[in-house]
Amino acid sequence: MDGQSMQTPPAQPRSLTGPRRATPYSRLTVIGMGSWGTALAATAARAGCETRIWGRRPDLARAMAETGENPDHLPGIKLPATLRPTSDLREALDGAEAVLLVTPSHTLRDVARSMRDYLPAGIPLALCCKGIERGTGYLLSHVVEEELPGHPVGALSGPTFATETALGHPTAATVAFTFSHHDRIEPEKAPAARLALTMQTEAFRPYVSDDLVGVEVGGAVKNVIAIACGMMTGAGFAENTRAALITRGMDEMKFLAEALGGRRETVTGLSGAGDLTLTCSSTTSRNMALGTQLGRGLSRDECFDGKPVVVEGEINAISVVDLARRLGVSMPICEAVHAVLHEGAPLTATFQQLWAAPIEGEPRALDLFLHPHEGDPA
Ligand SMILES: NC(=O)C1=CN([C@@H]2O[C@H](COP(=O)(O)OP(=O)(O)OC[C@H]3O[C@@H](n4cnc5c(N)ncnc54)[C@H](OP(=O)(O)O)[C@@H]3O)[C@@H](O)[C@H]2O)C=CC1
Ligand SMILES: O=C(CO)COP(=O)(O)O
Repeated sequence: MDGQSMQTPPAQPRSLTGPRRATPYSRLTVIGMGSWGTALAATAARAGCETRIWGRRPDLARAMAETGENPDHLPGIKLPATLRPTSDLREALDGAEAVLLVTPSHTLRDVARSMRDYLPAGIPLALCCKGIERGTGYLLSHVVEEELPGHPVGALSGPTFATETALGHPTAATVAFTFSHHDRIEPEKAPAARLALTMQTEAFRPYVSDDLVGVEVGGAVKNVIAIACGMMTGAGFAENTRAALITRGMDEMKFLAEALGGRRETVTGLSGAGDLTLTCSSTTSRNMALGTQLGRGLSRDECFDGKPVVVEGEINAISVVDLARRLGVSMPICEAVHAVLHEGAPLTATFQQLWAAPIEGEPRALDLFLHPHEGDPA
């Protein structure tokens, strides 16, 4: 790997070039044959890693093997010939040195449980889905640790539209695993470093972080904020408003990350600010697209022409808001999205109320401005 982490404190050197270069994994398995799983599998295969991809439908695995494309989720994009698709979980996991988990977040617990019998202990698992579990409020890493104990668990996350990554457009992401004592002594052997190198191509740049919590919270919250941005854009609000939502949304992300033990600077990195910017800027994002359609007045059933589409922020509005309330963290934008999506609140009025809410934090600055000598010794 040729760079230091963008998201780790500069005091801890993590350059893994030269004699301390990490060894990439030679066999990787991707669990999930949707667009992102396919794009990541293609990336690993292009990087020279022997890569298998598992999907639950034999017909799709067969079609991929025969055509060299994923006709359902990434039609028209040629995949590396070395990529091996299968719907047999045992075959997929046999001999894997590391595994990427890329199914929708609400299916993760079941999928992880189904892998138990086929995975020897110690194989690193990296979450590439984004969310917080509904009901428990667990970060997805905790869900996986419960279902598959005895494995290092991390995440790969960032501003990464699947189609662009699969087409080879320059893309950067963060690979985060909590560093053990040993990882700090020999960082080149740490799963984060090895996985980052496994995935690195001329186009795909993975950066290493040890703040798994910060990375996971960024991925879960940005989807809810993207729905908010879409709602306001669809309802006719303008660019100033969207920029304000992105910035204040990033604060909500920061507060939740810190409450869970994550770091502020992670939220300003690729997996936080980077992903938030991407997702809140374009209706290529399914979350932004859902919000936009609802903002224009479509009913939920009419969105995406009635087709089923994975919109993580929709369920995660519930889990994020629930978790924030339990932790006493104020997340008014996520609350507004939750109210519109799940409590039948009127969209425009809800966002107008958000705008009219008392400004927290700033009044103190205003006080200091109006009464600059208050509290000063006489
Ligand atoms: N697409 C993107 O640009 C990015 C997506 N992500 C994240 O990746 C995750 C996966 O999304 P993505 O690849 O886009 O999804 P897609 O919409 O492209 O595909 C959904 C995938 O999930 C599978 N699936 C649905 N239900 C189940 C289930 N019960 N058990 C197992 N598999 C199931 C589908 O299988 P089938 O085909 O059989 O229906 C399909 O493979 C999400 O968390 C998303 O936020 C992260 C970064 C970028
Ligand atoms: O997470 C993504 C990009 O980083 C994909 O966003 P959507 O799920 O909103 O399409």
